[in-house]
Amino acid sequence: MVNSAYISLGTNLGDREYYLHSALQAIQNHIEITIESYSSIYETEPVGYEEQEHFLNMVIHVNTKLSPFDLLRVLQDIELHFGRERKIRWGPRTLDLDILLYNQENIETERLIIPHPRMTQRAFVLFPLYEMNKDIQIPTLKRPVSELIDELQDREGVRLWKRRSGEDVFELFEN
Ligand SMILES: Nc1ncnc2c1ncn2[C@@H]1O[C@H](COP(=O)(O)OP(=O)(O)OP(=O)(O)O)[C@@H](O)[C@H]1O
Ligand SMILES: Nc1nc2c(c(=O)[nH]1)N=C(CO)CN2
Repeated sequence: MVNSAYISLGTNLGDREYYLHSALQAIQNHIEITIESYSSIYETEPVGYEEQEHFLNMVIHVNTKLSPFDLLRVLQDIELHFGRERKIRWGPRTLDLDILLYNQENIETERLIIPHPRMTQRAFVLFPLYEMNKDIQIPTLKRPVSELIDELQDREGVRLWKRRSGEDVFELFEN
C-alpha cells in the first residue's frame, strides 16, 4: 500500500540551503520514497530557544511504502549523515526532519507521535503546509490547517525566502 506523508525540513547552521537540497536529494534517492510536491522555502525566526540564527523551513509531501517507524528511521539516518547533533532542546541544527502527518493516522508511541505534537502551534510548519494543501485536515483535531493558521498566537517571523517556481526549481523571493 502506498501511504501519503508530510515531512517538515528545518536548518539553521552552516550552509542552510545546501542542507535542504541535500536532504531533498537523499529522500528522493530512497527507493521506497517519492517526493510528490514541495512548498516554497521560508526564512523563519527561531521558536522555543531564541538565542540562535534564523531557520530555513519547508514542507514536502511524499508517497511511501515504508511504515511510519521505518520512515522515521530513514529520516533520522539522513539527519545524522548531515551532521545533526542533539545538544540543546529546540537548539541549532544542520538538519531537522520531522514527520507531520502520515495518511490520516493518529500514532502515539514513545518514539513517534503523529500528527507531530507541536505542529499546530508552529507558524513555520503551518504556512508551508497551507501553501501545499489548503484543505488538509489535522486528524486528531478534525480541523483544516487554514483554521489553525487563523488561530495562531504568533504568526510573525515567517517570511517567504525562495518561491517554488517549478517541479524542483526555487527562485529567490524579491520583496
Ligand atoms: N512525528 C515525529 N517526527 C520526528 N520525530 C518524532 C516524531 N514524534 C516523536 N519523535 C521523536 O522525537 C525525538 C526528538 O526529535 P528531535 O531531536 O528532532 O526534536 P526537536 O526537533 O529538538 O524538537 P521538536 O520535536 O519539538 O521538533 C526523536 O528521537 C523521535 O523519536
Ligand atoms: N523557526 C524555527 N524554530 C524552530 C525550529 C524550526 O525548524 N524553525 N525547530 C525547532 C526544533 O524542532 C525549534 N525551533
